[in-house]
Amino acid sequence: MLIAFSGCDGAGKSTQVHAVKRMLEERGYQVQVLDKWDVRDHQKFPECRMINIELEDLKNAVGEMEGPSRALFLFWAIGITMTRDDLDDRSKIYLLDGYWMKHAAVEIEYGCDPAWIEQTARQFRPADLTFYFDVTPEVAFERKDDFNVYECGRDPECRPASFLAHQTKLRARMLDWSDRFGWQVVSSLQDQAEITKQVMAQIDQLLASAHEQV
Ligand SMILES: Cc1cn([C@H]2C[C@H](O)[C@@H](COP(=O)(O)O)O2)c(=O)[nH]c1=O
Repeated sequence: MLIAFSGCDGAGKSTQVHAVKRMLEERGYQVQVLDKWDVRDHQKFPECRMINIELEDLKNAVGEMEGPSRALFLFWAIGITMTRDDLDDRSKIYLLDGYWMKHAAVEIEYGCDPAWIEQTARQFRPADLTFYFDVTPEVAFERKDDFNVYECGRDPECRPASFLAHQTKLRARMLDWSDRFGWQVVSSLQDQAEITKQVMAQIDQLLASAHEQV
């Protein structure tokens, strides 16, 4: 079972992934988090051993990529992280931290052809359930301590207005896609525990219907 957690920068995706993982494990499920940045784990992904830098450094370098190169890099990394585990194993729950959604939206904003991006994203295995954590750019702005060029519409000065403008465009696309692709929109403007409760209620429904099918 694959569950995707998507959202704009500062939406709290990773926080929810970890809270949900803990809850499911407490109930005895086998849970694994898949994250594109794990390509730095050379034990799990020996074929990625040429990537040998600190995570922060890697993110900055990827942020500097031009043209379609960043989309290709990120899709490559996401693709690799889907190859190591048996995703058909129904006894396991895979939580996809981020997956392809926000990256697809970002790369369209940064100039990639939307049709190419959507077509490429379709190569990834569909998740059984996708959450979109919705946050206003203003709240995301308040939550974050620092901003990088990548999150600010590539404004080298990382001005607050650039962050807000860029994140507003991303949010509009993510909401549109949520509607088109049937993602579960969860307001990220609530208490973290309340968000986890809503997410778990949806996961419970999915687990119940999967159980009925067995
Ligand atoms: C994809 C990417 C993310 N980032 C930043 C944005 C987020 O603050 C953080 C985590 O990104 P992620 O949610 O896309 O994994 O890394 C970059 O700085 N450069 C990049 O190329």
